[in-house]
Amino acid sequence: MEPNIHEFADGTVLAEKLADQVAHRLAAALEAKGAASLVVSGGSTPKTFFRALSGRDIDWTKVTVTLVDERFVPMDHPRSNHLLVRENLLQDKAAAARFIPLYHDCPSVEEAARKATEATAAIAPPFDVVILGMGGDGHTASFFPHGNNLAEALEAAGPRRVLSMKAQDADEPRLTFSFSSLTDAGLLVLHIEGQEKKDVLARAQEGTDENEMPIRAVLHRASSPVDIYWAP
Ligand SMILES: O=C1O[C@H](COP(=O)(O)O)[C@@H](O)[C@H](O)[C@H]1O
Repeated sequence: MEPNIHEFADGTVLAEKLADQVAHRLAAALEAKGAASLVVSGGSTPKTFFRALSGRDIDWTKVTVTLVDERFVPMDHPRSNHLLVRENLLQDKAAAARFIPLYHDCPSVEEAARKATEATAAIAPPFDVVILGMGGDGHTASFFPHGNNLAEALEAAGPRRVLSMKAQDADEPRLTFSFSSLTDAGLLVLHIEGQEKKDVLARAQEGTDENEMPIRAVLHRASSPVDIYWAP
């Protein structure tokens, strides 16, 4: 299935349009089931989108928010994805949402992954909305090139769970939802910005080695259609 590409003049326009689309999908899930789930990425790209979404008028009290992936750092650490979400998304109207963290204060990242799996198991699958990002090395979620648990994380029919991930190019150990947990979402978005990432995406689309560029797994074999949102 070819991804659908949506291009915008700049990051602000993209943030508004993506916030509209996500709010619309969450509202539809609320209408149909009385509950909705939103699973977001961290990093530097989503901040403007988070701020736009936080003001959208939906019943946030029935929305569960969690992370696609997390750095194994406490929630007040500057590199924490939880901190980014707390300061930018869980504000304004979205402050009423329920947030489930992936990080747990455990002696090992492996134990934290088991706890995160337990803590998120109550979210009914499939997730309603998943927003992925992508690094310049072709990682998405914490599916890092040559990561120690990459094969397990990318299993097409693997269990829905959170795994630990260690990789040379990740600054710290990571926690990540598995490929199978993320890629059957009701709305599956890849949000990237800048020419450099567009070039990385083009390179990923041309090749097949998922160990080299794990984003290829999403582009080539996600069960849901992938909507790519891009701005310069
Ligand atoms: O480390 C991470 O990086 C990716 C991409 O982040 P960006 O800073 O290049 O936007 C992100 O999607 C992921 O959630 C995060 O943990």
